[in-house]
Amino acid sequence: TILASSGSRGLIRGAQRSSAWPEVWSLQVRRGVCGVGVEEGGEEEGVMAGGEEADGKKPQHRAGKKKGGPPPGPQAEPTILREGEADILLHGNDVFYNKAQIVNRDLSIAVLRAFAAKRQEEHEESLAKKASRKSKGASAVNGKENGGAQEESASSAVEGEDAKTSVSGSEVKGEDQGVEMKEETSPSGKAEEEAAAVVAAPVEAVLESKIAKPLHVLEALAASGLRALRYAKEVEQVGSVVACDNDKVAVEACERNIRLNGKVALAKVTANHADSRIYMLSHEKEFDVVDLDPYGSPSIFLDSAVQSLSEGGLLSCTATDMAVLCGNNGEVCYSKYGAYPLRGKYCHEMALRILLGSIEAHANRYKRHIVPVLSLSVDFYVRVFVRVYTSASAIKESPSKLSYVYQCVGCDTYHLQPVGRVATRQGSTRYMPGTGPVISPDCKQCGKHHNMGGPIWSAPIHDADWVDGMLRSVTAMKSRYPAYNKIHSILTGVSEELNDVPLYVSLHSMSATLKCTPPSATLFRSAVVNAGYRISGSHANPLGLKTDAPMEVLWDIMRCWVKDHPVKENSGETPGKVILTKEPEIEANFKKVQSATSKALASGVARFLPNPEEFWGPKPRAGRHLTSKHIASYGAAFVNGTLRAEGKPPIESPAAGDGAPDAKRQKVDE
Ligand SMILES: C[S@@+](CC[C@H](N)C(=O)[O-])C[C@H]1O[C@@H](n2cnc3c(N)ncnc32)[C@H](O)[C@@H]1O
Ligand SMILES: [Zn+2]
Repeated sequence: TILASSGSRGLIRGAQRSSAWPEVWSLQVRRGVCGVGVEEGGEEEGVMAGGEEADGKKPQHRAGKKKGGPPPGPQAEPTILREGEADILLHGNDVFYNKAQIVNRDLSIAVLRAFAAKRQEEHEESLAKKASRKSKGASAVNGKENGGAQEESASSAVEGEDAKTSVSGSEVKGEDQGVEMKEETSPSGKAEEEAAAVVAAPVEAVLESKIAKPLHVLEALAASGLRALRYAKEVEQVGSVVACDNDKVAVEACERNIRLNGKVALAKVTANHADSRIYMLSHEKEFDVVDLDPYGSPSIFLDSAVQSLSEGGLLSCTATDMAVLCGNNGEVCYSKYGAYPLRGKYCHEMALRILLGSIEAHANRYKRHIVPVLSLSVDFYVRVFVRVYTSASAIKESPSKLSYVYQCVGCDTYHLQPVGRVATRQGSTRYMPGTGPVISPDCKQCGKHHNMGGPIWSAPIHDADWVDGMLRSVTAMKSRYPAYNKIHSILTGVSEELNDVPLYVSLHSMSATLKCTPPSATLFRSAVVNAGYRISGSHANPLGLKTDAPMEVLWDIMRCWVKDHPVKENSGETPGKVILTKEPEIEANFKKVQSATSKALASGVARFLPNPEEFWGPKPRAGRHLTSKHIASYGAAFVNGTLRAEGKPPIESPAAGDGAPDAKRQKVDE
């Protein structure tokens, strides 16, 4: 008891201490609210008057209309920013509003809409099942009644007589089946009662029950509540949203934004000041959707998040600590996610798979498991959407969905080593550890040794039906997504990916190893298809190629390419030279085939869009002290803009040129 209470007190104190928004910012918030206020009345009324609730109209941009009180300073001039259908108060160079995250929020809305549609489908299926069970049950009961009468009249003469019992026996069996099914899905018999209620209820009630329950959403790290407001206003199936933050100033800003957004927001969104970990733990299996969008790593929130989701609930999770996930600090990644990253060209997809593996591990502790629906690497972060289910038997399959990765230090050739395996023979299933090692200690291609990374999630990372449905829905609702072009291109890239092939190779990297001019992607892809394998692009990297062809085949294709496009002789035993000394075992056929080309590319649909602005990326944690080193990460324009907003002198760039990346960062970016 002592340990538990002091632990939570520690967290709460930590939460209070971490209310680290600069004083100047919170003053701006207050002044800003006054600035938005209209005519008479306190600041709250002012905001209400600007919102939908007061007059049923859209909020007006009333910045600077305030009467009386100190005039807002040049940076304190508040504006109302609209994103999608939500409005928030914005104060100059706002520390927590990040335009680059519009894509993240738009994608989340698209997934939420798909989730709501799916829940409705599932609800209808379950109603249909219940109804059919009910009617089967009813006919069995009728049968039993009839049979019972027969039995009574036939008395004990029927007993033991196979032919005769078959009549009453089948009726009894029918009843048994009913009982069995009842137990499978509803130990308490509740499902039957519900089905009975549906049959017995008046028409209105039946119709009502055909609509799935509204979604109960938790935005666990809500800041000013923009995302929560968008969920509430833009997804009609959302019934309620709790916008939680441990920063008091953020919660106050969120409360103002709720009022600013009028009726719907007031009815659906609640701002909540708490450490979300404690909040989630005290609301076990309550939320249909939990959204985690932290600064940096979500690792400390995963354990409580997987527990607070209802059955089949949706966890939406961002991680922006890409340097950690992509291998800059392998040990840090291991401590946070329980997996080693590798610095391969596929590092962005590996980051996604490390995060998925980590969520699965947390879920498994509570007899739960994940089913990924969409997993994205976008700009400077990864974002995964997974459903969480409870099943003691399904978690036995978890080890077979995870793999270690062996990667050659000389030529980047990689192989996956499954952690576990599942064997089904004669109808019985066995779960066993993986067998291996799948490779010899030295690389078969270049002779160098391997590094081992992982374990990563090596099962599919998207649900193809969801992705297709989302693409259709997003296209149909184009005008409702401010970042439509970008999210459409991302989903298009995802829709073309080979979903059963983990990670990807880079043609440029393979060519760099051999020191040859790379073949065009179309030629290389054609050679792979002509060799009898599948190949696709990757949404995570414009140069990435996902294929089920073994690495030996890919190197053979490159060997054949070099035969026709010889490289200059170079001295020394480089991995490339060793690879080229071996004769290819297949003869590559570079004849162009149509199926090797991306359909989107062929029809002119964009799969990758450039970023719209310089320094498009994560923002520093609110209240963080900015120094010259941040220029390398965020750019001088952003850093000095923020400092000017805080009335502080700008910092001189440490490197040559504005925002020049440091050597370490450059390596990751490469
Ligand atoms: C990146 S911001 C969230 C941005 C927001 N989701 C959006 O889309 O605009 C992260 C927020 O998490 C909050 N936070 C950090 N640790 C927390 C904790 N343990 N409990 C609740 N909130 C926390 C911070 O105060 C910050 O406001
Ligand atoms: Zn090698």
